[in-house]
Amino acid sequence: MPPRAALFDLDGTLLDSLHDIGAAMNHALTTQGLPVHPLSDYRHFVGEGVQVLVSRAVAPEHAHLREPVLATYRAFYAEHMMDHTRPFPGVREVLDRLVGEGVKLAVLSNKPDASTRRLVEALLPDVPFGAIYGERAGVPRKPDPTSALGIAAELGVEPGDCAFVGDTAVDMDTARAAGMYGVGVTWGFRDVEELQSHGARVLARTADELLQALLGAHRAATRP
Ligand SMILES: O=C(O)COP(=O)(O)O
Repeated sequence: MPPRAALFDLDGTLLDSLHDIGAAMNHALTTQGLPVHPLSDYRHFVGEGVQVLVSRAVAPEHAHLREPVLATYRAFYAEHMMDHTRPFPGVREVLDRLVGEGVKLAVLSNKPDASTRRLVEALLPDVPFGAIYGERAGVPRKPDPTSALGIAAELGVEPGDCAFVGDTAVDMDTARAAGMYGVGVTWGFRDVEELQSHGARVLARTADELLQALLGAHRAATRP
């Protein structure tokens, strides 16, 4: 049986956004005379919200520059978030197929709420997401399950009937904390070991495998 709802992480799961995030942060670092990072380092910096991103990109000895770096990052990213960012191959087709199967869809990101909405609406237009949330003031971010549980309630689906699809430990921890079925995708920012050790119930290496995992084949096979 497919889940009645599928909640998706954004960065590294639906969208290949690493380049624009890294380029914006490197721009912000440069304006403060700080060293930049190779884009691949951002795989480990992204995932726990923009404050954590800045604290990882700016070394402790330069902590006093974190505020101006954050301000410059926000302004630059707002203008450049879609320069290179695109859905991963096959993602749109997976979403369309799930809709056809009657699965309700939602997005839950630790990215700021406004950027999350803008990106989803521009790059995955007309997908009938029942909820799209990023990090919001006063709401604990993933892996706290509050937002995921709130989305399930909003969609009118029990948490146990939801899949949570993501590419990081934070996403798999969120799935477990919310009592949802964690599906790890391996095309994102982290490796298979991280997803497995944080409780991924099934892994998807391709969009096709994700569809299979969600529509039941892998689910039946991997249920303990
Ligand atoms: O931008 C972030 O920190 C994380 O975003 P994600 O939750 O969509 O991976």
